[in-house]
Amino acid sequence: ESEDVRTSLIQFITNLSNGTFPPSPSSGWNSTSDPCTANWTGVECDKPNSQVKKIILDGFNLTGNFDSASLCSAPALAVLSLNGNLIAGSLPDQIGDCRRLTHLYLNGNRFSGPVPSTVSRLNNLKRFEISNNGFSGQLPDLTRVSGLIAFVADGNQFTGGIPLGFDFTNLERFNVSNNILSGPIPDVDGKFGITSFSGNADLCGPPLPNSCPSSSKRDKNRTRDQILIFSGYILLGLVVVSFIVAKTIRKKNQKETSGSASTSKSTSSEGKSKATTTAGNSRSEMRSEYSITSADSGAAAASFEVLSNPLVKGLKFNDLLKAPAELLGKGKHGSVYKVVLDNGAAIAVKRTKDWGISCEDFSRRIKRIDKVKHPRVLNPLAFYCSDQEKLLVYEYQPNASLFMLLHGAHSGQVLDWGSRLVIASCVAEALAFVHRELQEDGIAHGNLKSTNILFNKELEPCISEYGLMVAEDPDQGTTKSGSQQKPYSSFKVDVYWFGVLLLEMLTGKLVQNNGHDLAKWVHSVVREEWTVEVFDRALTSEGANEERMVNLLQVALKCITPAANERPNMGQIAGLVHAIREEEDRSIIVSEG
Ligand SMILES: Nc1ncnc2c1ncn2[C@@H]1O[C@H](COP(=O)(O)OP(=O)(O)OP(=O)(O)O)[C@@H](O)[C@H]1O
Repeated sequence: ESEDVRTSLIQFITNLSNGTFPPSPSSGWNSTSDPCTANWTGVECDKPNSQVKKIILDGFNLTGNFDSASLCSAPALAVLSLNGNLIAGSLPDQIGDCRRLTHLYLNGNRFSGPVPSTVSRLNNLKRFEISNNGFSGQLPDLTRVSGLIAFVADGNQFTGGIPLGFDFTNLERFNVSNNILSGPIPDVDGKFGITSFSGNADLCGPPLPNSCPSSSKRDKNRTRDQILIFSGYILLGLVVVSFIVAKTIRKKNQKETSGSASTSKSTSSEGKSKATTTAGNSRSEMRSEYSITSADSGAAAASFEVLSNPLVKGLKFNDLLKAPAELLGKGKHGSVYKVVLDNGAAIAVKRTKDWGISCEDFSRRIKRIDKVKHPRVLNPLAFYCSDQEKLLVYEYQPNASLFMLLHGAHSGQVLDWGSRLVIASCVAEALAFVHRELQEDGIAHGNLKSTNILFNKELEPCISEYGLMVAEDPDQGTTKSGSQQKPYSSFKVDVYWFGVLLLEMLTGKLVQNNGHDLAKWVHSVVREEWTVEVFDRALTSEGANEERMVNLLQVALKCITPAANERPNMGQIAGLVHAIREEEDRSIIVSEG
């Protein structure tokens, strides 16, 4: 360890022990020795980098204050366990700087005051245990910590409700019993029983025996009020909007009659509107992309076909025209706009282009896709199809795409190895599930790439735009028409692109030329036996486990095998990636024990 880190750790323990630690000179913990080579009591290091990875000092009668600033200067610290001591005072804000922490155990101490909101920055955290202390205030908001598997905070003084954002699907342990919590218990999907919530007089709803009758009455009243207010808004909105739309259409018609012949022609069909683009007429303005054309102006009042999610019930073309829209990006196959509707809902509208599919087939395909539900796959909320337009509406995802996290300057954060592995395994599992469900229909994703992996409110990765394209196999030539495809091929094309996605995450490099350049470069480096050179510098410098990175690279190489029928299927790949992720989790837990 560096001298700075050694000095900081000594400072940390001095504050914590008021001079009573180390218990004997042979315990280490002095500035003249190295924590990794001199075996400081309770300290473990990661071998290749000789950096402090774990500090486990359970039951040492530590009595002082917790100095997070000194502690968090150990850059590789992943596990901190101080159970069963006498540590008092607050948990300082700087705990949020221990970014590599995966396990934080502070059970059975005398901590008091609120848990600082900065713990939400510990997005590698898997286990957070703080039971039997005097913590008060609200429970911490850990919605951004998507890999959390244990949250144990029983026997404190927490007040308020249980945050709705807790992702109970991943949690294996959850206990907030014996606090002062109130309000309804979120849906825990039958995973946690009474003992996780008991001893909070004002908590209600399942699994506790006391139901929440008064709140449901309040909710009913609130809903009725909301409906009344909402109807008022709609009425007012309709009057204003009809006025604006009528004015806009009149203006547009006037413009078109006085404008050039090419402009009016361009609005009559997809093909012709393309001609206008090449003629230099600016069609790239936000709404002109999906504005009702004069030829299709009857559609202004037309409704979108709303699918099973009712979020955009009753959506009309007019709603899009009048709402503020922002171009999110233009891809090879269309453009995407963010639109905020009158009711405040943010949606993403995808306009596909050059897709020679009839409205009947389009509708059948989208409705079939909508029947398959997976929490990591975004289904369209609604669609619209006319001769001029094919539009799909999705819920807007606020937390950027995988592409942005890997290559953009997104909040200056580097996506660490643990997060990349979680993303890889979530995407693989979701894709395997949908492939299985839609095998018979022959509907694959068709355009899998990092811009189509979006992060939802809970920062979980979700696959977007499933089935909007008919897959092209970069190694087999184009297979545009569904009828010409062999039954397996479109799914095996997804497998190829999943492999490219893995390469992008492992190398941190951009995908160009159908992934060929990246694949070629990776192959050449591996052939020369410089495999480690392949990996993203950010991963090697954080000390990511090389063996597991190589294992994931092997999976990627299997996926991009040129012969489509030699590629494994997504189910097999999901199994391989999951095993690597489990090994990673185990390595942390085992070495901690
Ligand atoms: N539901 C959504 N919420 C937030 N951003 C989205 C949503 N859907 C798409 N985007 C973003 O909009 C941008 C444009 O998407 P688009 O799908 O048009 O581009 P692409 O994926 O690069 O190309 P392609 O045309 O091949 O799909 C991308 O950056 C994408 O991440």
